[in-house]
Amino acid sequence: MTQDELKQQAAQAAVDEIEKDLQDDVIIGVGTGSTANMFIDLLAKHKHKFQGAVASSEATELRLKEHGIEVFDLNEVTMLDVYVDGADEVTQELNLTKGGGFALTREKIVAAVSKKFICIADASKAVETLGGFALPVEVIPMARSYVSRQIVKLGGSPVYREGVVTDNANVIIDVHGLKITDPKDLEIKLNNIVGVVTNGLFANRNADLLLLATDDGVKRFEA
Ligand SMILES: O=C[C@H](O)[C@H](O)[C@H](O)COP(=O)(O)O
Repeated sequence: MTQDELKQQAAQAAVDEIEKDLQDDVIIGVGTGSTANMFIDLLAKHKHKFQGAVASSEATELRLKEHGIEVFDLNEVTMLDVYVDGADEVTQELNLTKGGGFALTREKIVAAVSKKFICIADASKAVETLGGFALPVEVIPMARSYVSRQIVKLGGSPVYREGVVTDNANVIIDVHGLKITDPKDLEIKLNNIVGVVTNGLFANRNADLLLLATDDGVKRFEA
């Protein structure tokens, strides 16, 4: 199967997972990226069964609206039942690297407000140890050089992602060369650098359910 076919299977599995719980007052947290886009397109077929969605990026908000799904401001919502999103790397322990599409900060906020985080991914995203995919860090523009120097002290090689401005008007530094053996600790250390908004490790609030699409079907990994 192609990677896109596997992404489609993971997206369908997430729709199947949440469909039974859809009701008039349900608002769904929706992630960003190509896998999340497939989820949105499949979810749209059920749009009459739930109230609306909270988007983790401007791109996702636009796609949801194009399907006629109402998009709510997160400040209008106390708690979301479920958040569905893709990832750039996943482990069987349900830790993730995200932010390849530079939506990490809003994704982390929506995940924090959700009771259940369902991660959908194709098999190419599965790793034993995070770090093969360069770790995205969202940074306040004026702190870019300072943050880069601090990242070097942590053993990483920072690369400024040229030409990218996040939805929050910040910049992205991709950190190469890290073998991430303790993702919870590294997530906190990076976030403690002044000028960092957040980083793409989802380890302290990781996924609750991973739906990993493989050639042998969609595998479930649960907390
Ligand atoms: O910022 C982007 C997000 O974290 C995405 O969920 C991640 O990059 C995976 O994207 P895709 O589903 O396109 O591989």
